[in-house]
Amino acid sequence: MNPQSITINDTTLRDGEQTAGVAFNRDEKIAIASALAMAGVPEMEIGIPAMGAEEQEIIAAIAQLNLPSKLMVWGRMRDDDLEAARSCGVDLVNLSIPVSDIQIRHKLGRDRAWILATVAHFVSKAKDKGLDVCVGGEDASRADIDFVMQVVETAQQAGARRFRFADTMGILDPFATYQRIQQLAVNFDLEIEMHAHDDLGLATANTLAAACAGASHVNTTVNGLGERAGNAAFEETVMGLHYLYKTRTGIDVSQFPAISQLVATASGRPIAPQKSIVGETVFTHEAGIHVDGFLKNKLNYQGIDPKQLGREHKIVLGKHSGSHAVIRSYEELGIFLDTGEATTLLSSIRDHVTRNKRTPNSTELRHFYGALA
Ligand SMILES: CC(=O)SCCNC(=O)CCNC(=O)[C@H](O)C(C)(C)COP(=O)(O)OP(=O)(O)OC[C@H]1O[C@@H](n2cnc3c(N)ncnc32)[C@H](O)[C@@H]1OP(=O)(O)O
Ligand SMILES: O=C(O)CCC(=O)C(=O)O
Repeated sequence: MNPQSITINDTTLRDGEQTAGVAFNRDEKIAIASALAMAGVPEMEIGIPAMGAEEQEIIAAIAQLNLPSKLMVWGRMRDDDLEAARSCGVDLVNLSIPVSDIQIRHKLGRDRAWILATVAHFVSKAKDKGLDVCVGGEDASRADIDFVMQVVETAQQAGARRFRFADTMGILDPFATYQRIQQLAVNFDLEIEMHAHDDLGLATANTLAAACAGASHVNTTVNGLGERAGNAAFEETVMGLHYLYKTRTGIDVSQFPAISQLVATASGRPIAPQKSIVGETVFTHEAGIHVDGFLKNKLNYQGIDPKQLGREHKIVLGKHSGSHAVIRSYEELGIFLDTGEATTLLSSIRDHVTRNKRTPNSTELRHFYGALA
């Protein structure tokens, strides 16, 4: 089923900041929240009030900006976490509780009955404090699905507006994700939010599967930041929804390069050149057959149109170039080659790239040409 519309809940400022070694300062958090809001991100999870006064002050400062996005904070099912969340002035609190037997027993030292009673108690309490509640089902993917259903039933009856299904350890594939989310979506009226981790490199795929299975909300992080291998990348998830399913997200993808750069700088985690959608070289073509096809008609080798991201295709010369590309690149320098010259120059280009591990610039290309005579 293609999702008609889906709500992105971006958690760059919560799970994204849980990337080992990453810590945003106040200005960076405000800049990231503002940039995401301006790009049309409808919801963001912006922090953990239980971390203390400084985090609460930053969350409250973001809330006071009155951005056009719904703001969520993360907390445990504890009175102090709930009170800290309430004090921040946000719209929505995600109250998290482990739902797998392994975490219930070996992290909390509790049993399933305690979990159900705690969910009922804290959802009602949060509602009484005027908060909208999402119940965060930590480790839901390793939990007995029948118990997850009981947790969701309890959450719904207590007045939660949403259940977050967390693949905390990133161990699902898209098929299993689809099955589990569909089971929740057809049996309950409350909103279902997918939270995927990328331990197997499947976070975006699992998030798209969840959207197709009936999830109403999905979590993302810019550049795929997040605990361990990270979360579903914001830019990949949104482009996937737009391109594959024509799903409405309300998000302006032309903002992706700037947002990605902002988060890369603030996080100290540079973007890999080949990172989907936002990497430096993802619209760059070198291979001879591709470049020849691209020059004949760019649709031969264009899936996503880079223009919608404010980006352009780029052709470079390298080890895998063919004569068409060499002739074309030299034409742009005002040098007109025959096929024999192009073939000779290709040897110099290959040698250069093999030694320097980068494509030659125009000065170097002119130098190779000068050496022909
Ligand atoms: C899967 C996820 O990403 S969940 C989000 C996790 N995020 C973070 O942990 C980042 C921010 N965390 C922090 O700043 C700190 O861990 C705090 C402020 C939340 C808590 O700090 P501390 O009180 O010093 O506890 P610490 O983190 O060492 O231990 C966690 C405690 O919370 C308990 N706990 C964990 N999850 C839950 C829950 N959902 N509901 C209730 N209690 C919980 C643990 O059992 C442990 O309690 P214990 O002391 O009784 O054994
Ligand atoms: O319980 C939740 O809200 C999900 C927390 C989380 O980040 C995870 O489980 O990976």
